Amino acid sequence: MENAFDLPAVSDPMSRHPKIPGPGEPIRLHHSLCYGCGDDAPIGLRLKVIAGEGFTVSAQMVVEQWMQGGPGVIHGGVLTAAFDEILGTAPLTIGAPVVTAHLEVDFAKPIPLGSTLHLDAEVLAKERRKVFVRASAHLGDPENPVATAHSIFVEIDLKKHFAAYRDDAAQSRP
Ligand SMILES: CCCCCCCC/C=C\CCCCCCCC(=O)SCCNC(=O)CCNC(=O)[C@H](O)C(C)(C)COP(=O)(O)OP(=O)(O)OC[C@H]1O[C@@H](n2cnc3c(N)ncnc32)[C@H](O)[C@@H]1OP(=O)(O)O
Repeated sequence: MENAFDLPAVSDPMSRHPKIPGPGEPIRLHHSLCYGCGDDAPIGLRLKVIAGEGFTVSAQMVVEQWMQGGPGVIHGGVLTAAFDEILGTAPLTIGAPVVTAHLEVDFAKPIPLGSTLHLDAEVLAKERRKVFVRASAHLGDPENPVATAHSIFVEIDLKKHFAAYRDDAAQSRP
């Protein structure tokens, strides 16, 4: 298993998927019970990911008290989950359903409770089934990121990949 973010010298051709919503429009939830975006998840981030230009997406998240690592700042795992969600949604702009294979996060500054986190992600390249995605987070000034992430997602056949687990999803409904 590889374990480093190593961009390919040349990307496979990529084009914006015709069914992806236009810039400023929300991208549909992939699963209503998803911890990252699901409206029906008992606990979760409920991120609304918005399509941008090209291969970009964005989202905003208010850092609530329950997200605390602390004291007074976001937990690194919560930030990583938010990155995972937005990074994993970006490949939909090229029509690729994916799962996370590799995710690196650099935490640059503490992120206070109560702040609004602006998350931006962009697909940089594709090589066979691997999709290389970068993201950053800021608190209102894009020139001053508080964290960045680099990731490799792997394209999957949605039906086959989750075939063995779908019944558990139904049973674990609250
Ligand atoms: C939560 C569910 C989300 C579902 C989303 C579906 C719909 C999408 C729509 C909307 C997205 C919304 C946003 C979602 C955000 C959250 C996403 C998550 O949190 S996903 C859960 C955590 N991740 C897993 O559970 C994967 C567990 N791992 C696996 O299932 C396999 O390892 C998998 C599929 C990643 C690869 O297995 P193989 O057998 O299919 O393929 P092989 O041949 O091993 O790898 C393919 C290529 O990828 C490289 N690769 C694999 N693992 C790598 C790694 N760790 N680092 C670097 N490269 C890796 C390999 O070297 C190979 O590359 P070469 O083409 O040969 O160059």
